[in-house]
Amino acid sequence: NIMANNGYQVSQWMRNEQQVEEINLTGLNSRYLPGAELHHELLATSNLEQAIKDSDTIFVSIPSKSFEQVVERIAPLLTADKLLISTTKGFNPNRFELMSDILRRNPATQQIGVLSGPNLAKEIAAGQITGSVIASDDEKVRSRVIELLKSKTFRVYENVDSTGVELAGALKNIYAIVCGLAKALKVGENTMAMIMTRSLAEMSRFAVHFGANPMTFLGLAGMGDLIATCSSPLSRNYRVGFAIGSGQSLDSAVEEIGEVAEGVNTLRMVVEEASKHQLYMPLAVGLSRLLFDGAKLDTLIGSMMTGEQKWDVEFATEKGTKHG
Ligand SMILES: NC(=O)c1ccc[n+]([C@@H]2O[C@H](COP(=O)([O-])OP(=O)(O)OC[C@H]3O[C@@H](n4cnc5c(N)ncnc54)[C@H](O)[C@@H]3O)[C@@H](O)[C@H]2O)c1
Ligand SMILES: O=P(O)(O)OC[C@H](O)CO
Repeated sequence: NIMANNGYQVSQWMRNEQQVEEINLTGLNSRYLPGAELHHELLATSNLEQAIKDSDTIFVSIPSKSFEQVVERIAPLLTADKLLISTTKGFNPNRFELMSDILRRNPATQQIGVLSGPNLAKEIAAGQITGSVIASDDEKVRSRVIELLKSKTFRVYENVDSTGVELAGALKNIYAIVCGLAKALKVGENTMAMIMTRSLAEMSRFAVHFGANPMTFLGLAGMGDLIATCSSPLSRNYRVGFAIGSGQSLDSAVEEIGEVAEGVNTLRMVVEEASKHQLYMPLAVGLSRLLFDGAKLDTLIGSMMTGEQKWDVEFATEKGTKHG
């Protein structure tokens, strides 16, 4: 919608014919963005071939569990001049890899970027001032995305640390669940601040191990998105945590939200990888025990008080990822 407002011809591919019709006839997407008026140059279509053929820049915004399947469908339609941008914040549930790894497997184009940041969709649609980060090692990709998306209310910053930006966007969903849980338990602000800061340390420790720049975590895609998602009931991940903290089961919380909460799959993948690589992640491991192994709620937040880690910001120093 921002791109259409900027005067670009935009095709939005979707499977549901009724939704295509609704958007094209009324300018509304009542299922996902009720109340937001869409620009008339935004053309919804169920014809994937046409949407790809007509576009020089393709934003892939599909939940992570279907991302690979959709990219396999578009791969034969791609050409070397097309840019591919992921806005998805999660891991492939089939194997430990990021969305940009899936994009890179296409044989036609390696002009790839990742867009991430504190970007709650409903706030963007409502015109709230918002910042985001385009990460790519390709300058052409970064400048094209900035040109397409910059507006009076949407500002795009650049980063070359694609791994860090993408990992930050995926990992923070785990900690949004933890924060939703903590909020439901009515913890104080000291506790919330401690949870969020230790979350940032934990995310960074994991990401630095996989090649990210720790400084990325001080930016919009790191700290920025962590603050937004850990504080807002607009976040589906936060809402999952809040519902569980209020006594609901994981399944009923996810079902009630009816939209993707990426943090649940991300948690499974990350805890498994952290164990393989001996990375110390007490909050993620505690949440995993709570959600998947029936552990008690109070042990999760309490785990911060008994952990072996004693350094404040060890992930960004020469102490590296060593335990305290
Ligand atoms: N909503 C936000 O505020 C927001 C902001 C930034 C990033 N993201 C990320 O974007 C990704 C998608 O989230 P969302 O908010 O759009 O989720 P959503 O649950 O609101 O919507 C998902 C959409 O994808 C469609 N879809 C699912 N599987 C598909 C398939 N195989 N083929 C075609 N379409 C399919 C669904 O029909 C639905 O329209 C997630 O990784 C999320 O973390 C979301
Ligand atoms: O609704 P969530 O929890 O998927 O969060 C949406 C965005 O990632 C916020 O930046």
